[in-house]
Amino acid sequence: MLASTPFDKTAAYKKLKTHHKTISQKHLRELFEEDPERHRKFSIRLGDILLDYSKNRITTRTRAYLVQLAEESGLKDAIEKMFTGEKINSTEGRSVLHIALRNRANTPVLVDGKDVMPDVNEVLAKMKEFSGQVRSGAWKGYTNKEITDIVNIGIGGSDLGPVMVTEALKAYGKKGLKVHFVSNVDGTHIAETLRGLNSETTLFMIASKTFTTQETMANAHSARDWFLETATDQEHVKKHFVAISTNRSEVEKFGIDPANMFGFWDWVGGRYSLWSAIGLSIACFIGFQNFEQLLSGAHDMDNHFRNTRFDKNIPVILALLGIWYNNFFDAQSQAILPYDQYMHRFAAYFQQGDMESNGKYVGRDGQPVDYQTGPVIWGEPGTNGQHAFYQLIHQGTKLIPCDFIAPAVSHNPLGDHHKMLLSNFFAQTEALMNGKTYDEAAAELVAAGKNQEEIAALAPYKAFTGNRPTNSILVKKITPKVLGSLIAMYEHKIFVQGIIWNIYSFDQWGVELGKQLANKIYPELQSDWPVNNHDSSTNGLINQYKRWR
Ligand SMILES: O=P(O)(O)OC[C@H]1O[C@H](O)[C@@H](O)[C@@H](O)[C@@H]1O
Repeated sequence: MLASTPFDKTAAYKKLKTHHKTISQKHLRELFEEDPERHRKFSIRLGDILLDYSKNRITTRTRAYLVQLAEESGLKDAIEKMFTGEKINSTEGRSVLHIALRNRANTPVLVDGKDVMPDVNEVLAKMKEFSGQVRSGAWKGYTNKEITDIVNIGIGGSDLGPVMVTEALKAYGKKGLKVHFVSNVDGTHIAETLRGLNSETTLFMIASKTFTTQETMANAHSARDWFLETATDQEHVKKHFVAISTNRSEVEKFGIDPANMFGFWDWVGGRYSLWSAIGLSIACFIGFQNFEQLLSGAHDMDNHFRNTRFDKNIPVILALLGIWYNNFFDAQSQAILPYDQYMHRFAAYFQQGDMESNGKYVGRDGQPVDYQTGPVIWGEPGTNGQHAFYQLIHQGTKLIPCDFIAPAVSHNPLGDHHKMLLSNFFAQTEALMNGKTYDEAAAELVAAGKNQEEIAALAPYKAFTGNRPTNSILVKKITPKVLGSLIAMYEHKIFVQGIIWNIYSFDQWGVELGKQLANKIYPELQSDWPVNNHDSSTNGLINQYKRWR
């Protein structure tokens, strides 16, 4: 069991409340003027990753109070419980062991007294063999041709990770092998994906932890129908369909050969599962060695997280800064802004990772919390975001803490593109911090030849308050290893916040409700008879749909 202290009852919370009154009056410009050592004091380097968190509205005292908050919340103990397989996902009665999936040290990790590592290694070995066969062309389709297209069918955690990683690591992808992802139950998604594919050279991966998710099962059946239209013989299914699941009996019921099933376990949360067999499409696309590098990057971050004191601990610091803005500055959201086109799904990935984990209002004591929990996560790659929503980040009325992420080395060193990209990366955080005073705006207008009247009219709009906090995460290059570390970094950040907010981060009952409700209405849509058993809005909408379809 995890300790359960409501976070606003801690001594550190009270200190931070008082301290916030002082800090909120300070401008980041002043903080930098007062202390020229901020970059050194507020940055952490881990291998090829540098986190500079100096452009935050904090002093060393803020950090000390935040660290105290983490200590009072029992974080150290919680981390140990997670790493040693204790059932910290209490509402589902499960351990939380994505760290075991990437435990490259192979030290035993016990669940109910049994070491899970032999099972983990067995599945990894099977993934290695299979991905090797697909990539070398040894795995043949029903007409003896090599596989050219993989279609992963899954949703949520069984989709977002593989989508994000195969995009982020496209530079490592095998030429001549395409990966496609079908998630939405909207028939358009699968119809558009299958258009142009050849059943002889297409491999389907049906990825679902439960193997009962409506969307995935509907898409899997449609994929099989499409396949059999040309392949005709049921026997051929086994060369073109593999399953990734924890539910063997449902996989067998669907008709997938158990030899083609890649298992995982209930202690792997869906949104933490890309490290498991759910990553099979990743392994096929980038190769198993690169997949192992991804695991090893995550393992490095796991070790750092578990063994480093909190004020030097990257995930802990990121989590504490998030709490500082969320609970003391009333920030509602957090932007993740990768300056790397390949990482264009990174923010979307952590929308599930963070919002499904920490979008909870009931504390671990069973009582509703009376403070804010998980933020809204959003973001798009720079520089596109700059020409879309950055206006609000710079001059809007809302405080939006931002994580800026960029690689020093591009996979596509084309002319001066990367220097231009990085100059934007550096410039934006500087501008968000400094803003532009009225006098600076007025001086620019003078230089542009404006008269006093024009200056008075325009300067208020051209001035920026600045003082908007950012983290800069500069990495050497987006390699599989670095990406693995970055993903694990955010996973642990989410964990820390959940511990401090005293909520359960590893269940998702809110999502389960959606599953139940859709299953109830679905049969009502079978006939053309009007319905009258819902509220007037729902009845009206369903009945209009029936008239129009
Ligand atoms: O892998 P499955 O079982 O198909 O679940 C897919 C998704 O379903 C729900 O949206 C949630 O439970 C997610 O966490 C999960 O990832």
